[in-house]
Amino acid sequence: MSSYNNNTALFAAARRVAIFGGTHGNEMSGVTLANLWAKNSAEIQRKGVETRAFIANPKAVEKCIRYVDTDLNRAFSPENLSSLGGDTLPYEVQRAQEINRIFGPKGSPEAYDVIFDLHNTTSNMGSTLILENSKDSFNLQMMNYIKKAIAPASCLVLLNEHPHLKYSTSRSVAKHPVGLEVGPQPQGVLRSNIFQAMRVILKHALDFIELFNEGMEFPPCTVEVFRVLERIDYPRDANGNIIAMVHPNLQDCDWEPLNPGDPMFQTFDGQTIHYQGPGTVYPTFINEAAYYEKQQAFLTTRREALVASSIRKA
Ligand SMILES: CC(=O)N[C@@H](CC(=O)O)C(=O)O
Ligand SMILES: [Zn+2]
Repeated sequence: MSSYNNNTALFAAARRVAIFGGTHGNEMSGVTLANLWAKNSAEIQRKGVETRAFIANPKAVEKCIRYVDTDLNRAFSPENLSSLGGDTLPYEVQRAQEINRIFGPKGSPEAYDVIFDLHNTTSNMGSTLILENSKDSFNLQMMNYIKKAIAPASCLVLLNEHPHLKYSTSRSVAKHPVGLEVGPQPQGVLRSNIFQAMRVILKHALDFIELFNEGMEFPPCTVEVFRVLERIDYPRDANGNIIAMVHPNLQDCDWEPLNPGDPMFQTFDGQTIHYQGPGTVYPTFINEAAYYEKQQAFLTTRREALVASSIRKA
């Protein structure tokens, strides 16, 4: 990337694109779409782009579980990607190395241009695109394009560039990593509305890449994002056992403002635990099934408007 006219960012054409499904083996919309498109890729091909659909964790897909040994979507750290040990390593670490060889190496000029990583959540989040970098104007412009293309349906953007809460995702191997999280959908279940919402977003995302590669210039824009602030755990006793549930007033209210003093948890004997933070936050991933093991009841976020410079192909 370099500069033009002080403010137009130039990016190389995005010629190599991948769509990952089954980074988590029990998130069925992504698994199903990736399998479908691996068999017949006509729907995901665009002029001037090669798009490859790929099942990221086939062993977990086969068993319909999130992972076999360790969470693949946390496994792309420099330590894991460079660790020796071959087939003595946890399955997902071996798989991360393999994915890094095929689609990376992470951080190198040979890496894929864009990876879309398809996920489903048990939370009532609707369609959510996940970014890891607030400075990537290519991705921000893509978000702006998708939001406009699917209106009046909505699609929110979650920005995870938190110094401690950010994790090393499968998609992070690409130059422009894009997560797509759609819910609510139970683990191991396929819901037609969720499947369809995911499919439509991918269509617009690929259209954007085609237009970009054809030389279209995208003018500066602002994109509303929800920036990850804090992880909130369930209340627990001294032995680490959960002693309260997400409060009924908060359950299913992803992206709605949570104010200091609002109900947050309900104990088993009916007592309310209130949110005590300093100001209004926007909770998301509320009561996500996969996050019980991560000691996370929900994430708090803050609304921000990010500015994307104009972009065009170098
Ligand atoms: C429910 C779920 O798996 N969510 C994803 C979010 C992401 O892709 O960043 C994860 O925790 O890896
Ligand atoms: Zn997932």
